[in-house]
Order: sequence, then structure tokens, then C-alpha cells
Amino acid sequence: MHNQLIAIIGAGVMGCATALDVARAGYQVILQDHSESVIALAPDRIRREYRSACFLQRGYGEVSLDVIMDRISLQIHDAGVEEAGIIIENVTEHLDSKREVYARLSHKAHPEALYALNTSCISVTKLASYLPDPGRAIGVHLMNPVPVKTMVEVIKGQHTTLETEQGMVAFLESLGKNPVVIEDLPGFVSNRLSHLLMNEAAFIVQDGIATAEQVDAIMKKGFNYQMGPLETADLIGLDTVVHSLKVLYDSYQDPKFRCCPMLQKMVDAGQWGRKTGQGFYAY
Ligand SMILES: NC(=O)c1ccc[n+]([C@@H]2O[C@H](COP(=O)([O-])OP(=O)(O)OC[C@H]3O[C@@H](n4cnc5c(N)ncnc54)[C@H](O)[C@@H]3O)[C@@H](O)[C@H]2O)c1
Repeated sequence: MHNQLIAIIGAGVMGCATALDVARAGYQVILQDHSESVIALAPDRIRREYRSACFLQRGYGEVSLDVIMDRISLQIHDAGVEEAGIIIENVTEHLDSKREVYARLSHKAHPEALYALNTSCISVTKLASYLPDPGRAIGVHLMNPVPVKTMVEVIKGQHTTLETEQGMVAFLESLGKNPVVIEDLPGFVSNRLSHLLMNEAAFIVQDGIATAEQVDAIMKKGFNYQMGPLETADLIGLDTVVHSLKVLYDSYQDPKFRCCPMLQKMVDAGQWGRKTGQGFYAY
């Protein structure tokens, strides 16, 4: 890494939480989003993440929110991105949105910058192919809520170099994360498994077998899950879950990944989970 500035592109659920964690570790952060309204909401989102991390994680509050916020530059433009040693891409789980960002960054980013691509399901090899040097890109699948989850799934694309892998692992360890480095196929380990579970849980509710509360209670009490599959889907965002199921379905051409129609209907109705105040639960 050539310096200590980290650029985070996309200031949604993951971008804000990642900016908080990275700035807390002492890095200067650019948090960029193309939407003015998203940038206007970002300070509140970061504050909420910080408060909940302080509640859930001992010692998180040792760095004050003021100090952290001073290290984050919120912007809708790309000024300063050329100085970043690492670029963390956190935009919407749409290939076209990600491609557009990579095309833009290709002209602006430092040629030695490393790219951390945060995707739920899209092949890292495919995403990296839209960057000028795929060897400098690696999948960094941060888990939600970012400040609380230390495990990070790190996915090597076909062309990811050893130098990129080592540089990214060292960066993640400097944030207090425990990276697990794996090979690349859509959905990786975590989402290939977890999306089948969330989707089947939605089918169970659709079929009238059990309520969301009952499904989650059975998985938590019977299988020691910290969160039930439908609480998790609400936390991730039902829109993101549906996008990911589409990517898995298209990638593997396997009907086991077909999206539950009720889940799609909830997304069409704007019931995206926590981020819109209503999903399987009301917030
Ligand atoms: N939500 C989760 O729990 C979770 C967990 C792990 C990984 N992910 C992955 O992380 C990525 C981000 O997910 P999220 O949940 O934060 O999504 P989100 O919808 O909350 O945020 C995405 C942000 O990207 C912005 N964006 C879209 N196009 C842009 C562009 N061209 N330039 C700048 N900003 C742009 C949008 O305005 C939005 O604010 C996705 O690929 C998702 O699959 C999400």
C-alpha cells in the first residue's frame, strides 16, 4: 500500500459501516457515493453503527466518534481518490453499477492502488476483468454488521497476484479482522450457503407453514444461530438478497437458486428490511 488513504465507493449499508471501521483503525477515508441524498444520510448511518458497535463490542468506544468522523471525507465527487492506496468498492449488487464505477476509477485511481471488491455473489474474476489490472483486485466480502463481524471472506480472482493477496490480508488484519482466503466461484462459501437458507425460509413463510418469528426462533433455539435467516435477510436488505439470488441462479443455471416469489413481491413493494423500516419485521 503506497499510503494510508482509503477510498470507499458506495455509502450504503456496507460503505458507511466499513468507513467507520477503517477510520477507527486510524486511516484517512474518502467515502464517496453518486447520490447526494445518500451522502446526506451517511453521518447518521455511521453514528448508528458506532452506537450499536459500542453496545455489542467491548472497547469499540475507545476511539471517539468525533475523532472517527474527522477522518472521513464524505463526497459525491472523486476528488482525492487518486491518492488512495486501497479502493474498497461497495456499490449496489448490479454488474452494470459496478462496471460503471470501475470504468470511472480506471482513469482516476493510482496505478498501484489495490482494489477490494465487496460483492455478495458476483464472480470476482468477472468483476476484476473490468479493471485495467485484474491482478490488483481481490474480493473482500465483509460481513454485516461490519464493526462486529471479524471474519472476512477474501476471494482470489483468477488473476489476483500473491502481492495483492498479502497486501489486502495485511490491511484487513490492521483493522482487527480475521481473513479467510478462498478461491472464486459465484456466492463463494458464505452466500452460496446462506442464500439457500434465507430463500427457503421465505418459501416456508409463503407456504403458510410458519411465521417469520417462528422460523427464526427454530433456527436460533434449535441450531444455535445468533440470528434467524429472516432477521438476517432484513439486516442485509431484501433487495440485495434478491439481486444475489438472481446472480446465483444465472451463474449456476441451477433451479435450487430460484427466488421465492413472495420475496420478490416484498422487494417490488419497497419492503426491503431494516433500511426501509419494513421487511419480514417492522423497524
Ligand atoms: N448488505 C449486506 O449485508 C452486505 C453484506 C456483504 C456484502 N454486501 C455487498 O456489498 C455491496 C454494497 O451493498 P450495500 O448493502 O451497502 O448496498 P446499498 O444499496 O445499501 O448501497 C449501495 C450504494 O452504492 C451507491 N452507488 C450505486 N452506484 C454508484 C456509483 N456509480 N457511484 C457511487 N455510488 C454508487 C448507491 O447510491 C448506494 O448508496 C453489494 O455488492 C452487496 O452485495 C452487502
